[in-house]
Amino acid sequence: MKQERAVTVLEVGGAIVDRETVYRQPVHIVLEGPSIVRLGEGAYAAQPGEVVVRRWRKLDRIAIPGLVNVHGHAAMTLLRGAGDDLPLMVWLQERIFPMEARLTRECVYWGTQLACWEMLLSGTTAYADMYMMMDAAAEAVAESGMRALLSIGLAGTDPAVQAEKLRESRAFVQAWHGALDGRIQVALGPHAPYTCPEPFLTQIADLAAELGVGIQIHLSETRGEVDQFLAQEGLTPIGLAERAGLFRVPTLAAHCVHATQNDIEILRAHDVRVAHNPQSNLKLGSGIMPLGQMLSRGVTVGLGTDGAASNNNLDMFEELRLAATLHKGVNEDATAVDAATAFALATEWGARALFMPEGFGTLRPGAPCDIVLLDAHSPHFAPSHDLLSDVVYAAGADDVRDVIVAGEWVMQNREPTALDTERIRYEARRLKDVLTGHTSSSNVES
Ligand SMILES: CSC[C@H]1O[C@@H](n2cnc3c(O)ncnc32)[C@H](O)[C@@H]1O
Ligand SMILES: [Zn+2]
Repeated sequence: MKQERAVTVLEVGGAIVDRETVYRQPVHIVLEGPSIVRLGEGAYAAQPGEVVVRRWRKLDRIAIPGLVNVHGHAAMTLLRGAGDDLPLMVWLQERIFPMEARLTRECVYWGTQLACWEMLLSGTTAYADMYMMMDAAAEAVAESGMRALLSIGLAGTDPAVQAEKLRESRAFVQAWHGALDGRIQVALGPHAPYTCPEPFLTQIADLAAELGVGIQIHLSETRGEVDQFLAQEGLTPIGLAERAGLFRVPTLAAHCVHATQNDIEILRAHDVRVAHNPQSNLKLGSGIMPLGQMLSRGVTVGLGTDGAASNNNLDMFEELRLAATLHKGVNEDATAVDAATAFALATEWGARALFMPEGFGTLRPGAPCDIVLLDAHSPHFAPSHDLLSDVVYAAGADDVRDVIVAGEWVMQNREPTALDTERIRYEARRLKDVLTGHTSSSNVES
């Protein structure tokens, strides 16, 4: 007897499947469980054995793959605007670290929920996060319905502190890696070579190899960092990370703004993924990453916002557009980072950067049903000469209406389905006082 298969049909007014395949006419997307099984132009016609159990008719929407934010510190939403117009090291040491010393578990929980709300509103379905008290972050993202690659940020020179951090990371991997049908992934998170001595980096790589997880780390973010390592070690931070054995395991390196030609070769040779964070790099005055050279040499690159305290938002539409325009300007070349490349950076290549299986970050058959629905009636799509161009160069977070992750609606008509947004806003305002050490809130906010 022929097996019946329960499917859901989503009908939309148009769709971007990946950087090469765009439908400007109505499209039907057939889902089975959390995955896309097929899609095509026009109305749905049942295939033998298919039983339609749900039908979502949304012809006033355009479907794109969920955006992937490959670098950030989610709970830093609570520190947004608390230290602007400063270079990285001054910003970290004089503003951020003193406030982070007051962080509590509830700060991380509510700060992460605030980040998830903001990311859903701007069409992000998956993100990477390196921070503290990450069990609270994991609970917060689990409730939101999003996907995340989570890491406890590791730093320290004291061997007892290092050993404790490794113990915590092991327990965190055991508790959360692969949880919720794979929605939550865990990597180890050495902060940077300037906060993790080389032997500690080697121990972290050993543990990652033993546990079968990847690593995320900040590398070569500023010229000062590179100069310091060249002077002290005769190696760039990327060269030192290689010598420490970090790249034996799948690694995601954030920034790489000052990567040399030799560094790019090291990254390529070890298949190190790179997180490009143009807005944060500009705001902190760090510089501009050589994206064109990375891509032409075959390095996998994704796009990230970095934390909300250095960006100062988590809007991947802004990042996408900035990546597409910034490199044209600095290279005086309008063909640099074309719309299709920028779109891939924010979707399919971002998913690769987060160690996700092939097909993630697309709407191709076999991909997970992580879909963002845009308002087809937005002025940004009228008229439409080129839908991919509209999404990259014209659309913005305001055009995002609905978000589906693994076949579940996590935002409908701009309302997250599982987040209590009023409570998040209240807690974020209340917790500002915990972080600043002040006791009273202004009436304007309450
Ligand atoms: C130890 S948890 C992560 C740690 O990283 C800090 N951080 C945030 N943004 C950046 C950045 O751009 N470069 C380096 N470090 C950064 C964050 O404040 C946490 O302390
Ligand atoms: Zn960062």
